[in-house]
Amino acid sequence: MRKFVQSMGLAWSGISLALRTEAHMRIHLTAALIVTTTGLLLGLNRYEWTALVITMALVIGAELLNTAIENVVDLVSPERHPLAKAAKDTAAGGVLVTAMAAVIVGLLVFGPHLVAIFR
Ligand SMILES: Nc1ncnc2c1ncn2[C@@H]1O[C@H](COP(=O)(O)OP(=O)(O)OP(=O)(O)O)[C@@H](O)[C@H]1O
Repeated sequence: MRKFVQSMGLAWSGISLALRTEAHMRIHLTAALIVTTTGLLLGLNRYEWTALVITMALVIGAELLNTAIENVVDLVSPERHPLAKAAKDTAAGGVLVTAMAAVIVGLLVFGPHLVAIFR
């Protein structure tokens, strides 16, 4: 149990480090806070929340993995290398895919609520 708590602490310190050092992480977190606040104001149902929570976790999780890959690449290949470029660009592509999916999920969830409000 102590080991589990210790591992959780290290994982949280990784998230906190990424938040302090990665501008993109702060952008994703801000977007998640805006989405959560808007969802609370609109009174979303449990299915809509499920879609949003999974999507936000995917984007933030992908950004954390992207940051981890960037750090490892910088550690093992401080000099320019085509494989270092491939690794970083592919990892960034992973984040882009989740971000595009998040935009689509956001439109599907919030679209009907906003149409109903402004009609
Ligand atoms: N060692 C390297 N060898 C070859 N290309 C690299 C290398 N490091 C970075 N690059 C290229 O430069 C781009 C930008 O790299 P950088 O390390 O600045 O990360 P980033 O994508 O700007 O991430 P962040 O803004 O989160 O730090 C990479 O996507 C890659 O195309």
